[in-house]
Amino acid sequence: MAQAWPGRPAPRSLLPGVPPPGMTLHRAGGTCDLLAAGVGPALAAASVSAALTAAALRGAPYGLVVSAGIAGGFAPAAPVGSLVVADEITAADLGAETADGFLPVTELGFGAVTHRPPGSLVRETAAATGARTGVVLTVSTVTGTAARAAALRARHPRALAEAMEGFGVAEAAAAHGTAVLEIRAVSNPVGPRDRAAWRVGEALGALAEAFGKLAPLLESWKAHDHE
Ligand SMILES: O=C(O)c1cccc(C(=O)CC[C@H]2O[C@@H](n3cnc4c(=O)[nH]cnc43)[C@H](O)[C@@H]2O)c1
Repeated sequence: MAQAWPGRPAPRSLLPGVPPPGMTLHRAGGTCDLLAAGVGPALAAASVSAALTAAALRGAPYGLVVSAGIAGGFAPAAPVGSLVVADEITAADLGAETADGFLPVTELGFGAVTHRPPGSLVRETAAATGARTGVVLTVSTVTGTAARAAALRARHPRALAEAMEGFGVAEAAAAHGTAVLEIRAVSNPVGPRDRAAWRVGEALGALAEAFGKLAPLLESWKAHDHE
């Protein structure tokens, strides 16, 4: 769901007496919990699904899941240090490669490749934080060449950023009938691999500042009040 931050409170188990399955859940204050969900769509989906199931069994289901972290930004739309909120969370590499190009799983007759967060929540998040709004791609392999970056943008012209968890989180949330939001701070450009260009500290700072502004909105948000 989100990355952990310094000074966090002690982890707690999902159900009394049941150790968390390879992840940590923290009470983040108010009515929010923070789950360090791991890297990649599969682990993120497993972690979020476990947390949602445990909450439902406790009789206290979550009303909203927020996937948050750092991301690569497509230039020039999402520069390093900027914030992005997803109006679409799209799996960019879930499908089949063919001689005629990439086919998403939906064209093979399976599942989904996109989830759409509630529009009003996306708009309010963007207004509160100054985040840019657009498609956030989920990839299992970090883009490392200009050619791959260009191919992704050609297939997803509204893509602002790529990260590795959003679609997994959204699939888990959808399976539980829970709304999802994805917010990312850009730590590096999408393109040729250049570790020296990463600005992880700056991005995490921007994310922390955004959550300071978002807390009242997220705590008061109720799915049934909105679309
Ligand atoms: O080794 C590399 O070249 C490399 C480049 C970018 C990111 C990584 C990571 O291992 C980061 C994983 C972590 O951060 C998110 N993230 C941040 N930037 C990107 C990106 O450009 N593409 C995909 N994911 C990114 C991701 O959601 C993970 O949580 C390594």
